[in-house]
Amino acid sequence: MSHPILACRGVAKLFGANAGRFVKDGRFSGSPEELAAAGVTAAVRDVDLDIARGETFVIMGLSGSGKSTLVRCLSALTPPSAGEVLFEDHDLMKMPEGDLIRIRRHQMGMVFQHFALLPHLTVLGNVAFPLDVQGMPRAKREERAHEMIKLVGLQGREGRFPRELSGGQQQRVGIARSLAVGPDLWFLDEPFSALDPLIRREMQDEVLRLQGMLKKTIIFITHDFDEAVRVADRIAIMKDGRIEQIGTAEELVLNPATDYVRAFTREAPRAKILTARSIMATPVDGADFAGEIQAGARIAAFAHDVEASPKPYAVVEDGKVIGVVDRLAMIDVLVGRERKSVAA
Ligand SMILES: Nc1ncnc2c1ncn2[C@@H]1O[C@H](COP(=O)(O)OP(=O)(O)OP(=O)(O)O)[C@@H](O)[C@H]1O
Repeated sequence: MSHPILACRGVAKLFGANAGRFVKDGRFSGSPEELAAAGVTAAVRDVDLDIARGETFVIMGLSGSGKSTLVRCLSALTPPSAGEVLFEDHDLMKMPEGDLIRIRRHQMGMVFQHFALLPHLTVLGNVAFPLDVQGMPRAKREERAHEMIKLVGLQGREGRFPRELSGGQQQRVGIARSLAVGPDLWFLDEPFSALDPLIRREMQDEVLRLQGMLKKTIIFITHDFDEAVRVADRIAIMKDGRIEQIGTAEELVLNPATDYVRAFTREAPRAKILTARSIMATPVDGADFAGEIQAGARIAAFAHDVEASPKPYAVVEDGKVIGVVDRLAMIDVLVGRERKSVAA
């Protein structure tokens, strides 16, 4: 990967009066039994990760697995009990308080599940608020807030109060506010969980659109694998405070590192995740093809054509045929059957 913008080394976050007992020289150690006996919760433990600049990194896991706590450590809202959080190679915990505040105010933006808008401020006031905190003069901050409001499609509603907006519109305000400071790191903590499915999809498209324009580094928490698949470059799956595996959706589905990841990804929408490369068989010399499919194309994009064709399709990469997919391969994928002849 290119040089990470954000990294964690051995990060742990413990809660409980006796938490200090389990940290020595900045390192955490303790078995689940010892922690339980001491009444300590290890909300996050032994987390190592690297997030590349411009990446959309999704953190998934069941309720209580430690996602929010990890993100609070990554965004310097809470200090880890052990380990390092490195922002552009600088340990957040070792930097002077003033630098940390400056990074939080100028380089990080956050969107929360319940919008966290200020009810007594208008849309304009809410979006301009973080700029006010930065000390930006009124005219300048309002100009910037107007730009952000336009960016998320809420122009004309600047004077409304949050209670006068729908859930989706309120979250657009949350998004505009989080982007107002022009952050390098954009944290979204279950941003669409409170919205109904149609609006949720619309908002996912909105994040993809904004990401296409702004190229932020995104750290996105969700419970929903479909949502993760739509937005993520890579996904980290958490269980009991640890990261079980980090990979693309395709890597997690094809090569789950643990039984937990296998179970977690069992219901994943395979046709939207797997590519032609991962289901193709070895081509036979002189085969007659119905057409060509790019190796990186997702199954959902070509399934219809392949299913309707009696002839197989060639899988191509850089103009060369590297494999073949046929009707049977489609059926195997959709029922989750593994094929012996699948190319590595
Ligand atoms: N301030 C706290 N004091 C004590 N325990 C805490 C605190 N915050 C979190 N925990 C515990 O740490 C564990 C991880 O919580 P966390 O909120 O990070 O999980 P999560 O995966 O984000 O859950 P959810 O999806 O429900 O938001 C849980 O067991 C939780 O009870």
